[in-house]
Amino acid sequence: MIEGKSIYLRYPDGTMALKDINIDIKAGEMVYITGVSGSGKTSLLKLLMGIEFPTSGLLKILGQTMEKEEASNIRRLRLKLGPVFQEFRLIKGRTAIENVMLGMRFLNLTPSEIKRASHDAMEKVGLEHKLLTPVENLSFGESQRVAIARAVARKPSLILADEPTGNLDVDNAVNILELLESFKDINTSVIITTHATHLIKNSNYDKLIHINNGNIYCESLGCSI
Ligand SMILES: Nc1ncnc2c1ncn2[C@@H]1O[C@H](COP(=O)(O)OP(=O)(O)OP(=O)(O)O)[C@@H](O)[C@H]1O
Repeated sequence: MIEGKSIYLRYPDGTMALKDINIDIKAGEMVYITGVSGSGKTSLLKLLMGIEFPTSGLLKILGQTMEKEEASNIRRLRLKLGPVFQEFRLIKGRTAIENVMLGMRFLNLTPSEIKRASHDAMEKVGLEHKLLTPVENLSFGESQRVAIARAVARKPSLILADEPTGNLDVDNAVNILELLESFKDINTSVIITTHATHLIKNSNYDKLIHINNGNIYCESLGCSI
């Protein structure tokens, strides 16, 4: 599903955010990317979302080479991705269910299919009682769940969540991680970044990628976290 060889990412100001990254993530894997603040977790996720491109090296997602020249193909690939952004990116002035439905507007689905899938996703995240609530009236944790519903309603091949536990108390954070983990199946991989390694000690992940200063320095089940 994801194949990365010797990837470097340098931002325009010269910051070398990722160095010699090698990754191999298979369909259906549950993967955590950990590391302290500033280590490069979001940068790696941005590469996987097609928001940034490797400065050098090779990255392929579902067979698609991730490079600037492939922009139109990458736009099509994005329809198969379910991103959950750190800052949620919900549209204010719209209800929770409208936000989920808007996330599906570029998929080739009928309005009633979109409605059905959005309802199902809101039910899965436990928010069927907040469908018509404007998103600005939701709590932080509820907003987080709507952002997850929007990502999973699309039935993506890859769910990518950036620090989904940020600012949540421990109980809610563990609930969110368990919720995200529950979407893993044979066709869907789930990749989550977090600096809160204490929250994932009991998690059932397949891979743990630990980043330090832009380098992967530990990748496996045996990683000590
Ligand atoms: N757009 C940018 N331009 C220049 N440097 C950047 C940019 N975005 C991130 N960086 C730098 O790249 C490095 C990695 O940042 P990144 O956001 O990937 O870290 P992170 O591990 O996700 O951190 P956090 O846990 O705080 O979100 C940091 O030194 C950061 O300052």
